[in-house]
Amino acid sequence: MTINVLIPAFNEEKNIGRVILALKKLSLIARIIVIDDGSWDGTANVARRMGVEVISLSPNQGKGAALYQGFKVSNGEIIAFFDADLINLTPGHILDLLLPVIKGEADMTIGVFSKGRLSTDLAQKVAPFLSGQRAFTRSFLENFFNNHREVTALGYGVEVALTLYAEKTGARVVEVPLVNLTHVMKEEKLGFFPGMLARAKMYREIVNSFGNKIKLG
Ligand SMILES: O=c1ccn([C@@H]2O[C@H](COP(=O)(O)OP(=O)(O)O)[C@@H](O)[C@H]2O)c(=O)[nH]1
Ligand SMILES: O=C(O)[C@@H](COP(=O)(O)O)O[C@H]1O[C@H](CO)[C@@H](O)[C@H](O)[C@H]1O
Repeated sequence: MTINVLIPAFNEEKNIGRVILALKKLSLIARIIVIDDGSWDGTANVARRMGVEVISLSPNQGKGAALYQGFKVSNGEIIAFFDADLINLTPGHILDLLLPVIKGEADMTIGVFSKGRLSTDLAQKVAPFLSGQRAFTRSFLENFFNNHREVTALGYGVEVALTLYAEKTGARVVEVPLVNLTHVMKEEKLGFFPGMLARAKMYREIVNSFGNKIKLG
């Protein structure tokens, strides 16, 4: 069973190395594909130096489009998404997320931060459907992108769209707790006010995705 991992990344030079390092420890992952989404920092260089595949998009296209571009070049029977800014990612987390799909028990898994940092745990406890850590059967993801290409314009709305699509199609979804995992928050990456602005943009894209609900299925 071939497994590919997609990492969408926008200006993540300080973070992406940690994530790639954890993924590279698992030989069952055939390909690690970084989608450098128009970064102006050294994200692509860090990824290339670590020996993984890099697709460079220009200009920045948003998370949904980045994941779709990565999916197009992938060939895994199982595809997983990991954000580039995770903190404390271990091979154990990666296996936990993949196992229900490998065992044929899930079409999609959703990784939920647990017992990491209160602020990021809380967000995912309230809204696990936002999580960027996921694994899928290829056929689930193929049907999603092929039948609903419009989701690639939804930016951060892509996870909500995936969750709504799974609901509508009766796909098997398993939530997997990822203990001690957290990520760098927008305000930490960008500073308080730019971080808040980026968060507002993200919420707008998420709300748009809910507005798109009727078309999915
Ligand atoms: O236009 C964008 C915005 C974000 N990302 C990536 O998508 C993931 C999740 O984004 P972010 O960390 O900003 O979201 P948060 O987890 O803070 O909500 C990260 O790997 C980002 O680098 C991307 O590829 N393109
Ligand atoms: O968990 C959440 O509420 C948001 C925001 O996280 P932070 O408040 O920046 O820790 O992050 C997630 O949501 C985005 C939209 O679904 C995803 O693209 C991110 O991968 C995910 O971390």
